Amino acid sequence: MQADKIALIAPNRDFTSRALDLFSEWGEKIHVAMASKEDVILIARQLSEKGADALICYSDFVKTIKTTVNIPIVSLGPSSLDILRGMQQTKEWLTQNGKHIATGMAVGIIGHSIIDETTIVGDILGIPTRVLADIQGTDMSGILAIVREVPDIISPDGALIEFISDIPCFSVTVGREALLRSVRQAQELVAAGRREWAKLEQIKTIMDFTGEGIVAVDNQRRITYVNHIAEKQLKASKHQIVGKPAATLFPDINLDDALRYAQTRIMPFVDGREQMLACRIVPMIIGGQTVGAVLTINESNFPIKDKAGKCTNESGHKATYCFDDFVTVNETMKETLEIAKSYAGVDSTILIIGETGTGKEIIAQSIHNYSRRCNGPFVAVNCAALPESLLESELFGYEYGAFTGARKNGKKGLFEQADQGTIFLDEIGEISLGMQARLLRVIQEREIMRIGGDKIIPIDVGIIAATHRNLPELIEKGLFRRDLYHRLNILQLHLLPLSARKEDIPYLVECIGKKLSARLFKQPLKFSAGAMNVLACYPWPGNVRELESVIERMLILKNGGVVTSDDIKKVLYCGYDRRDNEALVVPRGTMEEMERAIIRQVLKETGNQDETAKILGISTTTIWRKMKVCQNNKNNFILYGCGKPN
Ligand SMILES: Nc1ncnc2c1ncn2[C@@H]1O[C@H](COP(=O)(O)OP(=O)(O)OP(=O)(O)O)[C@@H](O)[C@H]1O
Repeated sequence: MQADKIALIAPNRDFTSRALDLFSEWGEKIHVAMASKEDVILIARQLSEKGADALICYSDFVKTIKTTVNIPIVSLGPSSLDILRGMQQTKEWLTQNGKHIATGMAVGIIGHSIIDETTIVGDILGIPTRVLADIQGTDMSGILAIVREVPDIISPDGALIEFISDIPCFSVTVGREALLRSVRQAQELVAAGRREWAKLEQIKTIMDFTGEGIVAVDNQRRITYVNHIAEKQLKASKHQIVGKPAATLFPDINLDDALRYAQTRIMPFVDGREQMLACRIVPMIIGGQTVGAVLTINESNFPIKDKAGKCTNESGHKATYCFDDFVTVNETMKETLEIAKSYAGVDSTILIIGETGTGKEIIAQSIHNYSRRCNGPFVAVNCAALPESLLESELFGYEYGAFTGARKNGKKGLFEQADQGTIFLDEIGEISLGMQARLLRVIQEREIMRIGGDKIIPIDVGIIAATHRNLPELIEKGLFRRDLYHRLNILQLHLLPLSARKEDIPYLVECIGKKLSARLFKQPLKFSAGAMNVLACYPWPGNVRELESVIERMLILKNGGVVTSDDIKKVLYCGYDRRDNEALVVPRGTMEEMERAIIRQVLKETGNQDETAKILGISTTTIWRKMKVCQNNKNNFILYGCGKPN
């Protein structure tokens, strides 16, 4: 093993030669350097640069050099035994010289490092003591002035003795025990440092061989470490990266949130090669304090959206949206997003209320991606899209033989598939009272039983429910269970309709326009002030989804250029653009009947549920829901070739 390189900084010649004698007696190879108060910094720096592993330094100098060198420093001062020896010597001198300890006479003490213990030892030996000065920071002439002013006998520490020749002085010097102890202490520190270093090297090697990029930042958001993979991903070397503010390398990543909420989160960012990477941020918490964060960067983990914007991970149960995807400048919605972020930190059930197309699913996915469950599945279930019996088997799964047509090996339900992740129960207001009772039990107990099974299966899932319905009203009508409502409604989020946040429209037009023009390979559009005005005056019953479909149609129709107010009016108020010449005939009736008539007519024209939804700016689920009311007359529905929503 490599020999320890320990150096001692001695305060004077006498101490230097004594230390050298003792070290040679003990067979210790310790370098001794002499330093004064004036040159101690220089000497310490030189010793460190020459490769010293640790310094033993006279206690009065330690404070001065502590910030100068980056190696362990052991403070050396007189031990209690040394003080006892010094005071015993003083007592003997007093006796030999016939000096009786008269009233008012005292042994003066100088030197801050020995004051406390000398006073105690004086008390034990019956020698009155008086503290004359704490010489830290006092220059020599000042000290001598103090010394001369007062006592008969002085017991200063070693550093002073050569300056006071006319007063009896007894030096409390560092004895062999204290010196030996300091050497052992320094050797232990060097050994512990070596062990730490070996461990650190081991960890660094492991980190360099993992498949992920790893970056550590301190709580000032400065980069303190990067591994090899991260160097490659960021196309920069350690030396270029370490010490830099994280924001220069990750401008799109919001470290503040991760550090503020002390939560793990996952965010996408684009690296130097224009490749989408997933960055997982884990806060480092020591003793309850967030001291920094570790960022792991992964090329394969993040779900990639295909051209249609759909998620393409193997199970399909993955959330792609983050809070940054939710476009809004509205103050209330911004507050709602902050509240949603704080909800992501807890495991309680969340209820999102908002009209169709207001972004309930974006928020649900963002909460999942912001929560500790972000690496687990995100399973979205549209409760309105399935008939009750199918919904039950989809949610809870079934065992072999549970019903005719059941798979041989049974089937895992969506709750089981969402284990360790989040289940999003969309359109919760649409489920039957029977299903409500089953759901209530799952939410309360966090366990399920498959249909036809007898085994209780515990599940660890976060539950987010959403509805556009007024649940208290449904409760009054006996259509929704009050107890389920209270279970779901622990944390509530309310999304404003687009008509109540019109200031968002220009931003949404810009963001959605950019996204769609890239996806559809179309020229970006400009909207004239008049067109913007028409958009602002429209009531947007289908909210952002409807706005999206208007922008998409404009992109296809115009393919670049300026969209005028007439273009918008045509799309918004004159029926759907593909069949401009056909008038839309709506029979007079209640609002609901007229809505159904419109849906039927467009379905008839398109023969396609997706296209109908797009034209009308509503979701396929909304079509399903609105038409479900007249399900008794099945012909109404089947006539137009409309199946269940996707
Ligand atoms: N604030 C927003 N910023 C950007 N896009 C949005 C926003 N709100 C909604 N959208 C877009 O509108 C569409 C509908 O959003 P989403 O599915 O989240 O709404 P929803 O409230 O769940 O609708 P529904 O109740 O009909 O299922 C999506 O394509 C989404 O990307």
